Amino acid sequence: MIRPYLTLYLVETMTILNNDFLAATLANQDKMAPFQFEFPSGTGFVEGTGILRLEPKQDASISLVLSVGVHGNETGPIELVNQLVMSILDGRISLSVRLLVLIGNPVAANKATRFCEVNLNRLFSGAWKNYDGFEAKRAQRLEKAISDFYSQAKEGATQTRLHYDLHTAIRGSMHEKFVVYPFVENAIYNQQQLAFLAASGIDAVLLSHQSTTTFSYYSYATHGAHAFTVELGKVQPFGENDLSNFAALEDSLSLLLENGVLAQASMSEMRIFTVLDSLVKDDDSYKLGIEADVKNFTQFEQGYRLAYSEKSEYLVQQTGDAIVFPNTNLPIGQRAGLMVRPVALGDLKLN
Ligand SMILES: O=C(O)CCC(=O)N[C@@H](CCC(=O)O)C(=O)O
Ligand SMILES: [Zn+2]
Repeated sequence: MIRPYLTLYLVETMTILNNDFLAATLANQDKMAPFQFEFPSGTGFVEGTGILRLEPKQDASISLVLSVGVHGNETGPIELVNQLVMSILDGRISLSVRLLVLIGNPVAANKATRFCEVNLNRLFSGAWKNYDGFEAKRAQRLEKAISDFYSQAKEGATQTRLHYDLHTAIRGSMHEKFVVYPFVENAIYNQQQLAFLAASGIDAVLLSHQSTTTFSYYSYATHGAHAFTVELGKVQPFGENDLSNFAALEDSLSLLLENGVLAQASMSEMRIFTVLDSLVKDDDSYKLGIEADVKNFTQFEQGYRLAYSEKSEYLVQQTGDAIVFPNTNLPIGQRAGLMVRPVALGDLKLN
């Protein structure tokens, strides 16, 4: 008998303390009971740990996913998006798009580690089925959150699906902010999205050469979203991020959240790279022929022995080819880096 009243009570009184969704998520990393609440421009739904859906009062034609903390130690984007959420909840931003905020791996965030058991950003598009444990369940839950979100959009109006999966990188970078554009079979890239990324302070774009099991590829391939992995600089612990580094992205996201408008800027300064190869760790003896402080996008001479193991070696194909995401601290079979080559913007097919 009491249950309906209890439910009503929860719906009416539960809020996110101080509008701080990050603090609420980290304090409830194992379980956050779902609840609903009102904010000045709409209705919010906490759907589970680190899963927050905000529906504006007005009809919206954009469904935007902002995911952060898929790697627990990549805290800068988590803090940035938490601030945007605070601004929406306290009324400084009046929301005009549908918004799903995902804090990907709160358990790893609390431990200040990239992941606990398995790299969450290798488990999407059903790859979680091959694993047990916390991250496998989390990938499944995050996929469901995105599927539900995109399918809950009002029927009738044409919906634009967006997903920006925000990260920071382990190493420094010759191009501080860059995106991974998921593999697009017809190699035709979206001009409006690229101009939005340029306006958001993105310096470079990597055009993926194959399908992957990353979060952004999942949203692109399964839901037809414009989806990107967005790298915003170097990893820092909570509290040590200079959020002014993200000012351009903050401005363009604020404009998108408030007015449903994708800021546009010239792409002429943006560097474009095509991915040539994935370096794959094939043995315990696998090594990269670079120092620990070599930055992303460092270029090499043709023939340079960039990776080697008892089973294989990788020689640089052409002078100017560069490495991104070099890392051998991972299991055999996983990506130890991407080899990329600059391409002229004018050579891209855009629509
Ligand atoms: O700095 C690094 O080595 C890794 C940074 C990072 O987490 N990058 C993403 C890229 C995902 C993609 O390729 O779309 C990752 O490795 O998961
Ligand atoms: Zn990451």
